[in-house]
Amino acid sequence: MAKTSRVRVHHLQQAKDSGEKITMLTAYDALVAPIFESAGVDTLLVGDSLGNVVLGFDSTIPVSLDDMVRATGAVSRSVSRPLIIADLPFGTYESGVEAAFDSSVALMKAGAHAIKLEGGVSRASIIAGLVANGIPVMGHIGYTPQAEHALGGPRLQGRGNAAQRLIEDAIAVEKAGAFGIVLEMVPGKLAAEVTRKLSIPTIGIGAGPDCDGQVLVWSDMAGMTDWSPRFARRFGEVGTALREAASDYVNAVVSDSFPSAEHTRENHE
Ligand SMILES: Nc1nc(=O)c2c([nH]1)NC[C@@H]1CN(c3ccc(C(=O)N[C@@H](CCC(=O)O)C(=O)O)cc3)CN21
Ligand SMILES: CC(C)C(=O)C(=O)O
Ligand SMILES: [Mg+2]
Repeated sequence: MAKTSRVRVHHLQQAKDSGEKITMLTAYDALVAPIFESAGVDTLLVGDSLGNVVLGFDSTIPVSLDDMVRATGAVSRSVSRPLIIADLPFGTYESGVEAAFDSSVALMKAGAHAIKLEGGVSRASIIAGLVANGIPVMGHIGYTPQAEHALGGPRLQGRGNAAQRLIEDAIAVEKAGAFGIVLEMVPGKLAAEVTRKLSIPTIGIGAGPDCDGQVLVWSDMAGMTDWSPRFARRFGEVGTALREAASDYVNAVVSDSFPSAEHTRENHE
């Protein structure tokens, strides 16, 4: 039988407590998620970055709860070991615990083991309300893409005087009962300080090496697109490999070299 989410979430805490790094990648479908499972990724994030990465929007703001439910179901049906965390999309949780609970239930019924939502002090009561109702919650502070217009676009957060506020956000998320927290685009030293101050694991993206774990958007990790954020390393050039495969296919069809005899059956076989 599958492990319960409580046990799975507990494993992240154990990893922090034993100094073992936590690995997380985004996944949005049943094609890619099993590849990451077999690579040994601990945690799959069905991120609302699906808006940019697979739906063709230029931000996460247009992503709907239905979009997230469909993607979460696909990931959930295709893997068994990783912890599956799904983002609550913009507009589906901020108005109060009731809205947040209903949205979280939809994601949990689709197969998520936990949900993630953006914001610190301002979202603490919503996090606490979800946790009280049995929903494991991961926080997300620093650069929070759903607030891109309020924050003035993607830029490093917590610089100078804002460092103290970011620490307060992190503590509020932990006190509200979150089991972990994403730190996005935060100076490395500040992320290290937050990681020391918190008991729960921190997962960094653009937040330096001293977080308890790391997350990347999978297409950035794999080098699927020409552009990737400065904080990402391209661990492959999968976009180029895929283009070359498709181009070989096109050439083979137009030159009549595919399908060949081995791919062709005759009715007198
Ligand atoms: N492909 C992708 N990767 C991500 O990491 C990601 C998404 N999409 N979509 C949702 C959010 C938005 N994020 C973003 C979006 C833009 C930048 C960006 O334009 N960064 C610039 C400059 C940042 C700076 O001032 O350091 C860069 O050149 O990396 C970074 C993170 C992170 N998330
Ligand atoms: C970048 C990660 C943390 C995220 O929230 C997403 O992929 O939506
Ligand atoms: Mg997100």
